[in-house]
Amino acid sequence: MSFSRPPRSGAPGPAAPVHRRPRPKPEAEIADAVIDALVAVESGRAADKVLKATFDRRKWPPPMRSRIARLTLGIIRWRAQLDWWLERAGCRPQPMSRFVAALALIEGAEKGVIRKHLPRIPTPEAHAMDELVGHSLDHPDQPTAIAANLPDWLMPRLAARFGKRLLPEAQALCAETGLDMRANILKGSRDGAIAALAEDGIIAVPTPLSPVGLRVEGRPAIARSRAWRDGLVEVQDEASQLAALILGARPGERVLDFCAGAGGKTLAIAGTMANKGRLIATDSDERRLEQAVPRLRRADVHNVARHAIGAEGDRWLNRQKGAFDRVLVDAPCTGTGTFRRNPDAKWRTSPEELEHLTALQARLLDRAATLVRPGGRLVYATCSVLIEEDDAQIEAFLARHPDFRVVPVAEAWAAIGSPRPVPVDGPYLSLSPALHGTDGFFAAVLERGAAAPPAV
Ligand SMILES: C[S@@+](CC[C@H](N)C(=O)[O-])C[C@H]1O[C@@H](n2cnc3c(N)ncnc32)[C@H](O)[C@@H]1O
Repeated sequence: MSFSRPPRSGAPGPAAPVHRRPRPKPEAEIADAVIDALVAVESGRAADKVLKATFDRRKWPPPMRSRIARLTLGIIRWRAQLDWWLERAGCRPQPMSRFVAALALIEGAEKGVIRKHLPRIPTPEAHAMDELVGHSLDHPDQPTAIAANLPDWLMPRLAARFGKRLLPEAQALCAETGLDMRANILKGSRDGAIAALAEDGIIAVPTPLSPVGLRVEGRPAIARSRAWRDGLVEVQDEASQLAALILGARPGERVLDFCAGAGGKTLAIAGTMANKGRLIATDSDERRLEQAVPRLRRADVHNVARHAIGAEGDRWLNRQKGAFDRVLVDAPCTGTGTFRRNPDAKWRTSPEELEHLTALQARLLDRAATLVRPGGRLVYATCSVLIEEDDAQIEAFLARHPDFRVVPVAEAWAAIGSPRPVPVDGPYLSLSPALHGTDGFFAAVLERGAAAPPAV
């Protein structure tokens, strides 16, 4: 016997029975979401944007959401090793077969678990599953570029930077990582930020090198915490914090953040200036500069003016010659130091892009040099570990600008107020994930010679 509501007056008679398709199991929904996301990333879209769109389309329960993100990013992160295993099993690497390989090799899933995710698994993937279950990602026959999950063309360049440490460094560049934040000293202390985060169940610990850094495990929803909404914290890797702090901007100075983007380092610099003095944030991308506005407001920063500049020339800039005590050039780069956070970027960068970027970096440095007052400082930073974008760029700059000298990082380090001694040996702040637990990062501090006294 069935109980149905009587039809309302004027309504048509009993509705025909609705045959709803049974809702797919959560495992199958995860498989669909991950495979769709991988297809979108393969078509050239950025992984973080693809995942955001996936999560905007549907409110997944948090554990499903985090598994979709981890699997999608994991497959991109360890793609070279997954493909190596698939090819060995005679299966063409593509989103579905990579998904199967990831369940087996990354998650250690048994066949029954894989079949729950893919109830109608096609024959080639089923064969690959049979071959791969019980193995793990690493295998002694894998060439270095495969074991490191990096494109071939990058390997000699990374070898030039890391020498004997190539494999551990390359693997650390591609590993999963937690999340760093910076406490906003304009609004409180680092301890206060840790306590505020704890109210929302987010356990943060101080970072070792940055005096204002916080580190959390995993990827908690920081933007939902009171600490973030009230501007007590900003998401920023420890290495980026150090690059902003080593500029040594002081209250009352005139400071330029030349490639300010959405203002990550501008915010950190404003903190060291205690909101006093003039901090100008410029970028050729007006839209990115615009994204700094809510961040500046949330952080209670009052001393920043924004200025979008033409890609190569700008009349406003031409009037600023020698006008700044300090200039930061956080240059556009390959981002090889941030592959931990943006694993899809490593498959997109190319030797042609590197060539284009090194030329742009040199032009930006030359431009920025004219804006520093005699005796003032210029900090050049990249989130790259490639010598072409880092040390070699500075050496070429010094050859073109003999009026600048390198301030050894050991001397500039005091500006940071770090509880630790300078963590590098050379003249530059050259950080790596394996040695320092930060993103791969480079910063050089340069000082313009004081003007010659007037001839008498
Ligand atoms: C590494 S990002 C900056 C990140 C930013 N400083 C932060 O901490 O969030 C490099 C920036 O350089 C900008 N850029 C690229 N070409 C430029 C140019 N010719 N002049 C000024 N900025 C440029 C890009 O738009 C990008 O925002």
